[in-house]
Amino acid sequence: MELVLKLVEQKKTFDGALEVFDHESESCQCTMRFAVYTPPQAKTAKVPVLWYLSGLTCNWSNVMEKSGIMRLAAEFGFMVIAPDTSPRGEQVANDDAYDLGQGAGFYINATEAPWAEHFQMETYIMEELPALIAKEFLNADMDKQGIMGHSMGGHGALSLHLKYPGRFKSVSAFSPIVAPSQVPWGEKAFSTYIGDDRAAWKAHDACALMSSSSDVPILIDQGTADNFLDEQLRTHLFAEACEAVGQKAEINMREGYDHSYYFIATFLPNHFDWHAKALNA
Ligand SMILES: N[C@@H](CCC(=O)N[C@@H](CS)C(=O)NCC(=O)O)C(=O)O
Repeated sequence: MELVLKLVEQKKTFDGALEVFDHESESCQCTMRFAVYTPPQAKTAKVPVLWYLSGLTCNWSNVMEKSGIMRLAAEFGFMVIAPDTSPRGEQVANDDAYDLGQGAGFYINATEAPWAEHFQMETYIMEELPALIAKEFLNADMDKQGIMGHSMGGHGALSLHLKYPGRFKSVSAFSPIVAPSQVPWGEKAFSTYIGDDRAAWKAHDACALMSSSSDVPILIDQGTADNFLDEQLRTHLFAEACEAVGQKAEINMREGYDHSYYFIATFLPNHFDWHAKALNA
């Protein structure tokens, strides 16, 4: 039998299992690594699936090691999937800057050379990896998927939810980039990966994608002491976009909190409550 997933790490924790896998990705044309936390409830029943998309410079490990997410996942009975933030490897295009190339895939499909060959993160996250999870984790309830993310991963969670209505039953974000076409991180990534046509950028911009309201409410937590708030994140633009179309959203500005995992760890329990309302309904 062909071995699709190569187990690279396995730990029992909170009576469930953290497993890290490598696999050969067809969409990204390289080896991709991701982590799955399987909660104890999955031993006897199907469990909801919560996707966590990480921010710039991260891989699967940041959220698993720093946020306390596995304790919550065990308590709520959610399977958590933590994909990487980009393709990686010596043969994969890269840039010296932390906000471009490996570790900075922005959850879109690149069309420009030399990026397009491997940087196909939208297809990877929305098609390839879910199909793999459904096939290899029979206790994953793919009819009950939620998505959350941080910073660049918050952009991923919000924009993918809006691009694929109905896929995710619940959505939330920490410190998301809400309007990538209007801020330096997004302008740099989009011009590099998909070219200079700003009109095309809107298809990947949560604020621009917010053209009508959906019945899936959106939760955002944002620290007021986040160094990136004014220049890169600009949370108020998302509040305005929701307001304009009557989209239900809870946007919490958290006094004194910064961009770090100390902030995420503080409010992650609220996000689990939020997802549980929809995923356990
Ligand atoms: N100062 C950081 C900027 C990148 C950054 O803040 N990354 C955030 C996501 S946008 C993060 O979660 N970093 C990893 C961590 O805190 O564990 C660097 O240059 O590496």
